[in-house]
Amino acid sequence: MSMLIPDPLEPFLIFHPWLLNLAFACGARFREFAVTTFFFEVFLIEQDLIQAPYRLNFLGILSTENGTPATIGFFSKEKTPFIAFVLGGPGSGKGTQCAKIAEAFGFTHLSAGDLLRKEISSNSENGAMILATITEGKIVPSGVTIKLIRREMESIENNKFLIDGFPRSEENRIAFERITGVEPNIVLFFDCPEDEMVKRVLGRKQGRVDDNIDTIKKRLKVFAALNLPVINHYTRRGKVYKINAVGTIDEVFEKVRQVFDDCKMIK
Ligand SMILES: Nc1ncnc2c1ncn2[C@@H]1O[C@H](COP(=O)(O)OP(=O)(O)O)[C@@H](O)[C@H]1O
Ligand SMILES: O=c1ccn([C@@H]2O[C@H](COP(=O)(O)OP(=O)(O)O)[C@@H](O)[C@H]2O)c(=O)[nH]1
Repeated sequence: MSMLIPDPLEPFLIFHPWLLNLAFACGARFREFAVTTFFFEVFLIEQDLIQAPYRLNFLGILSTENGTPATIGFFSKEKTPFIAFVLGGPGSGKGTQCAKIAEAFGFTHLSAGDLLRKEISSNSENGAMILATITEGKIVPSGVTIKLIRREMESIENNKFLIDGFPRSEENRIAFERITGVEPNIVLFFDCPEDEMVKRVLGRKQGRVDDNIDTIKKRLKVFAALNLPVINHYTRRGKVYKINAVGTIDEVFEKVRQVFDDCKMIK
């Protein structure tokens, strides 16, 4: 579970941006201090020891020598990949469409849910916590999911990724952007009525612990409360392609295909 930073530290976190900028302005010795605290911050995020409001204060802060904002980023400028986040409620068809996009357009499909389920079956240290979270339809701590996504992205040569089912909350989104230093190029949003999603999930029959009516109801609530704000954020940034997910798999894919055909940024 996340832990709040104790209250006495709050003023420091709020003034941390100022401190870091001051440190950069003061010269090389202070820069070392700034960089060290920056990586300490990455560690805190990865361990899920600080929560979003604190991250917002604690982050968004560093300036590089030429004045551009610095990020923790793990991609070099030449190797920054094309990233499409694929979002939509449970059963809206994200995974099904991602498989088709990957085949047609040469993307690597990373399903956050599949990565988490793999962690459960590999008996990793977080397995029990992930299983309990998924069974309750809740969201796994950002640090855990991002570590898995990052590991896959670093180990795969491709520079075109579909990230399916992530970010599921504003906290997920902010942590991902700060840790990787990149935003998605586009966001696909599969818009599907709730009754259709329920029907599809109940018909999925893959033996998933969360594909039962009680957990589905919880997942739909979590989607509306936490995932829609992410979609709204990227809509404001002009990145969302909203696809009506009703229709046959092929009919939906025709709409998806158009988005990718028209997307000049994909090399
Ligand atoms: N357009 C569609 N029409 C009917 N069933 C679909 C459609 N797209 C996907 N499905 C089925 O619905 C279920 C959920 O789809 P899936 O791709 O796993 O959704 P998600 O990844 O969004 O949870 C699967 O059994 C899938 O075969
Ligand atoms: O970034 C993620 C992706 C998935 N999950 C968990 O994994 C479950 C299944 O997610 P998936 O994307 O596989 O399926 P969907 O609910 O979209 O059908 C979710 O309900 C969450 O509990 C999570 O916590 N973080």
